[in-house]
Amino acid sequence: MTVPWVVKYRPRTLDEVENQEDVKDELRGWIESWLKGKPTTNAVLLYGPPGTGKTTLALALANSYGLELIEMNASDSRNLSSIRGVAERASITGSLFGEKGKLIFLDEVDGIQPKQDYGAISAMLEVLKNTKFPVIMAANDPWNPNLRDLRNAVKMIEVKRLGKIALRRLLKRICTNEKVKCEDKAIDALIEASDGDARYSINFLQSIAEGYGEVTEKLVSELVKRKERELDPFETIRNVFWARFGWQAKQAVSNSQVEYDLLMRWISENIPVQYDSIYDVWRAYDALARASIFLTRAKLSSWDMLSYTFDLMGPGVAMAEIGKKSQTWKAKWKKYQFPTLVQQLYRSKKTREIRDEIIGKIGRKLHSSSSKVYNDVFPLFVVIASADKESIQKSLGLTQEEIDFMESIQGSQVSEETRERSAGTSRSSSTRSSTRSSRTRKS
Ligand SMILES: Nc1ncnc2c1ncn2[C@@H]1O[C@H](COP(=O)(O)OP(=O)(O)OP(=O)(O)O)[C@@H](O)[C@H]1O
Repeated sequence: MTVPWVVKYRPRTLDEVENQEDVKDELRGWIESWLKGKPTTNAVLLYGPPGTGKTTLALALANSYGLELIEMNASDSRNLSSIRGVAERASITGSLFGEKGKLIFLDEVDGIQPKQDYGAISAMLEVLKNTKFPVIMAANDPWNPNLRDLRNAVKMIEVKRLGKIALRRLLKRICTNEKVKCEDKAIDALIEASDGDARYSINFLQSIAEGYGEVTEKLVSELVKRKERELDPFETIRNVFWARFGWQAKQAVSNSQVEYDLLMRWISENIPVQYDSIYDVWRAYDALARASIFLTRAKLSSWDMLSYTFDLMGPGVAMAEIGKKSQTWKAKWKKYQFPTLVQQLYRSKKTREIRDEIIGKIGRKLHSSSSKVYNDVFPLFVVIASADKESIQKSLGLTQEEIDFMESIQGSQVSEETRERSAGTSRSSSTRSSTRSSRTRKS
């Protein structure tokens, strides 16, 4: 069986890795800080499009520094014990194979589904906190709100698409080694189609070379399908806001790797960042609110409606800027923001969980609904609990965490929570309708 060229020509050391000079420098600095016993950070997260060398960089880093790579695909073995097991295995094998240093590699961390893979993210955070070895992780899309704690616990390093010069060098080297006749224009066409993905271009090179004995421009243009490119959230919203024509904005939202509901939040957050005129902002939110209505309809009744959602959240938002009609219009560069609503809700998730647990306990004693307890009883309990702590704690059977929570909140903080709650429902019309739609779906 022939060895796949992506494996045969995978760089073994950092020096052999094409491009990615900044990434290599960052990795060298980080691993050397570990070797000196003063790690700058326990873990790094390499993120970027597929086939750009994240896995290769982890392997090359281990080889270049003589480290043993303890590898695991985070989205395969999705549970707490197997993730913990990696760290444990790393320390156990130390005694079996001597003093060789180790590098723990967790691939595809964005494949973890917090609901199904319960506890996986907290297990990873635990590993990151207590690890005795450097941890390197890889992901294509690290912007999922569920990965927020993980992002905060690591150093994020972006791995960009490979440049044309580097890809050309790589493909030509393979052709020379394999003694395959390869037209220069064929290589250019392969590079064009692969959009910076080395794996894609090498695999196609091999399949044409093995199937036809040579690689010509004609064969490439006949056989290679242009790679469907998925856009990350920042690229998606930039392409929407910078679109001059409706079809460009529609393409951006259709090819986005971000899930529809979340993409609406990204757009919603960044409309006032991009547009200066209040009228443009108003028109854009109007389009987004309508997109949200169609998305709910699509999910509840017919997926055909999804096309209208794309029309409204892509072209609808993009064409809200009246200035685009002018010949002299130029796209304005803006620093886009991560959706704050998602951040806020995530940050207050734990607090809300504890509060709801206490409310549930009070509700069971009083035979009242959670909303009644939340609105009418809970604020009083906070006040009473500070006066008659022990008996209330005893009668409700509060845990230590809940006792700490009750002690930590005073009247002012309760109202702050209430404000936060109402902030979650009084944002833009679009967000309001998308929150409403998700509630409708749940029910
Ligand atoms: N910078 C590079 N220099 C040389 N070869 C590369 C480079 N990047 C990728 N390759 C080639 O492409 C193949 C695939 O790369 P790799 O598996 O590292 O990509 P990845 O970014 O981890 O992809 P994914 O996100 O899909 O896991 C490698 O086996 C190697 O042959």
